[in-house]
Amino acid sequence: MSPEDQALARAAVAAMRDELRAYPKPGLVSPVDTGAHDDMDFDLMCRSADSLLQPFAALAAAGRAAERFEHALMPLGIEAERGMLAVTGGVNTHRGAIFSVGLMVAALARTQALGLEVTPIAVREVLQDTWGASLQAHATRDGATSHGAEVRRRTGRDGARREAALAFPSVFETGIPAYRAARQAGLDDNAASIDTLFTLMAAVDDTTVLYRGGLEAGSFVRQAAAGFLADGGCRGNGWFEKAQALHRNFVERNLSAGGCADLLACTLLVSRSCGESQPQPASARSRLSGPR
Ligand SMILES: CC(C)(COP(=O)(O)OP(=O)(O)OC[C@H]1O[C@@H](n2cnc3c(N)ncnc32)[C@H](O)[C@@H]1O)[C@@H](O)C(=O)NCCC(=O)NCCS
Ligand SMILES: Nc1ncnc2c1ncn2[C@@H]1O[C@H](COP(=O)(O)OP(=O)(O)OP(=O)(O)O)[C@@H](O)[C@H]1O
Repeated sequence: MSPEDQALARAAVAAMRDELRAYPKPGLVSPVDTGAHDDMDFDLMCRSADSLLQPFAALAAAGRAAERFEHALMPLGIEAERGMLAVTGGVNTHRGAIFSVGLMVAALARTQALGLEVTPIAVREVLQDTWGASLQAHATRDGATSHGAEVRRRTGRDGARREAALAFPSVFETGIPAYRAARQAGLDDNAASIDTLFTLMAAVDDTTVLYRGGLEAGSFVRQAAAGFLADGGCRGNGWFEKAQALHRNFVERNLSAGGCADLLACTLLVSRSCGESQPQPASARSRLSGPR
């Protein structure tokens, strides 16, 4: 594995750790609490993210060489899942993230290998051109026992595999523009990440929500997120307290949008790899961020 592969793997784990650190995220695990999850906490999720360093480097190498999805990327993803489950004692801390962030790592590596300028448009086109057909086939494969497959049978809604088959519209058309706009408005990294998470939650059919609470929970999450954004999102006065109140509400309802958290990590990884997130001056940080 090349130093470039290792650098991409480090960037991917850093993006996942930044997603984990962001607060307040409705119902999700953070350094402050475990949200609507009783089987995992921040430390376990950090160990889980760190276990992905080597697997992500292997995925970068495979992506760089444009190896095939079924014969290389998917077995590496399954191997990464196995390692993650060994670290967590069988808890699904990062199955969705391994899939979505893993594919971003492969696409970023391939974009570099082709000598293209690394932009969101280029990364998405490379993903589509290199693995689009295989990802479409993966989306229609019968996932017999998975939560996603059960949700599809019960509600007709699709999750991570459909998102990948469409080359991640939620990342490229929703997450990245939202994160870019938030940073340009002067929000610090935490506030911009939370704003982006709410933007994703308002738009995405998240199978972790649908699995726990069905279509009614799906509508509740989307409406709650849209309401927060209509109120100014993280640019509005008192945003931190409002997001915290929603966090408590989600915990009471036992809901959390784990898929949107994965898509936020993908957004952070691609945005930073494309040089889109420069640190803000301290004055802007203290003005726009809520208490941590
Ligand atoms: C993609 C996998 C994880 C899908 O499992 P499943 O059918 O249960 O799909 P499901 O939609 O429920 O998603 C599982 C996870 O994805 C995330 N998720 C949920 N909804 C969404 C969504 N709309 N968009 C993106 N991610 C989502 C959540 O974290 C969830 O826990 C699995 O089928 C798989 O292919 N694993 C092998 C690993 C692999 O191939 N990796 C590719 C190389 S990187
Ligand atoms: N900060 C986070 N907190 C919780 N989940 C997250 C976080 N970041 C990412 N996730 C994603 O959420 C998924 C776990 O969600 P969840 O626990 O709801 O799913 P599950 O284990 O499949 O179902 P359930 O817990 O309802 O039985 C993981 O695959 C992971 O990728």
